[in-house]
Amino acid sequence: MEHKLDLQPLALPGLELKRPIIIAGPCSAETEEQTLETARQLAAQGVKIFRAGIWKPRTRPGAFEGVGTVGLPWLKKVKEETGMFVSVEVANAHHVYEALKFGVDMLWIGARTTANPFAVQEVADALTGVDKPVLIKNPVNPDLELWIGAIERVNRAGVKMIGAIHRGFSTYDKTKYRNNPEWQIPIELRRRIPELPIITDPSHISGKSEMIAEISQEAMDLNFNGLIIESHMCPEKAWSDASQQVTPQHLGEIKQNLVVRRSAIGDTPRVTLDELRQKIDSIDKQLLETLKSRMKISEAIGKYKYENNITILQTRRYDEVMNNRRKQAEEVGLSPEFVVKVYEHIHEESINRQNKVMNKELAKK
Ligand SMILES: C=C(O[C@@H]1C=C(C(=O)O)C=C[C@H]1O)C(=O)O
Repeated sequence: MEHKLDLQPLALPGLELKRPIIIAGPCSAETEEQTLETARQLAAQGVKIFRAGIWKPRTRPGAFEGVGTVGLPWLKKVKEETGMFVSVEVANAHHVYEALKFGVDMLWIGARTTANPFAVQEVADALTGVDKPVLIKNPVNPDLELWIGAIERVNRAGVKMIGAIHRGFSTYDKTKYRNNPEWQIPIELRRRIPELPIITDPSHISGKSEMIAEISQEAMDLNFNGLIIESHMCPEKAWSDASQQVTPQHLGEIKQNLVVRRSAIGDTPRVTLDELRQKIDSIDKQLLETLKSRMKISEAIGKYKYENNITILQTRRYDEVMNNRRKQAEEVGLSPEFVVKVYEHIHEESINRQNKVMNKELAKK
């Protein structure tokens, strides 16, 4: 008894949601500062859609259950300051009303909610006629019909921009995943509802930051439409899901390394000059960020040298850096002469920075 769904492609005002759609942000909004700073860093990595949990369903009571409505104005600030679109999880009618009141652009229904048709119906009723994208996570148990049921309930409420989030499935057995991907289930969902976008959540599938790149690539190679990845400015200090969150910089690398292959065999590849130049722009941005991080360390070294009365120029260390970079250049296929030239300039600036630090410390006296 398949019902025809009435779906429209996902869209946000002024943003085409092309593959790969990347949604990133912390598991939970914890403080205004953590939310905004994480958002700024993600925006710098080219992320356009921000996620943050405001209401968190926890397995056991007593864990951090989200900041609640007070976090919604923080998301509004994220929008204003970074221009990113924002998304949150909703689990009941109250969440839906509050999120919409604060101008949230995209909503998602969590795995535990999807597992409960009463809860899904309540959320669907609250969403009646809403013209914003709504993403529906798979239920915690590997039940495709229950997943499709939730999609149908939301669609019957008049929501047309619907996407599915594949976040993996609970098992009692311990496996290398936090939630088993059971790829055959979203593949079957694609077969049953080909026009429904599927977004994979490698953070909840893996439970560990190290596995996210690999699972993201797998999702792309299955021609899924996007990824929702948990990213925190300081993952080890996160109040929830610390082990599965990546820094915005790490997220940028994952994004950069993702190979997005063509879906149709008959398509002619048409990489335009613009696309190649966009790639260069984004790599250059990362280069500059990396240089900035290196200079910050030089400054810390400058301060140490000031406090311990050590000269700025350290020839032995400079020699070691040059020799190692020359070798590493060859290993990665860059010309050693070129890399040496680059490092001469970097070293010069590193010395300048340390000089400035020393003069500043002296002036304090
Ligand atoms: C950063 C340092 O100071 C100087 C700058 C270096 C660099 O930027 O790599 C290396 C040696 C020093 O001449 C250091 O002592 O490590």
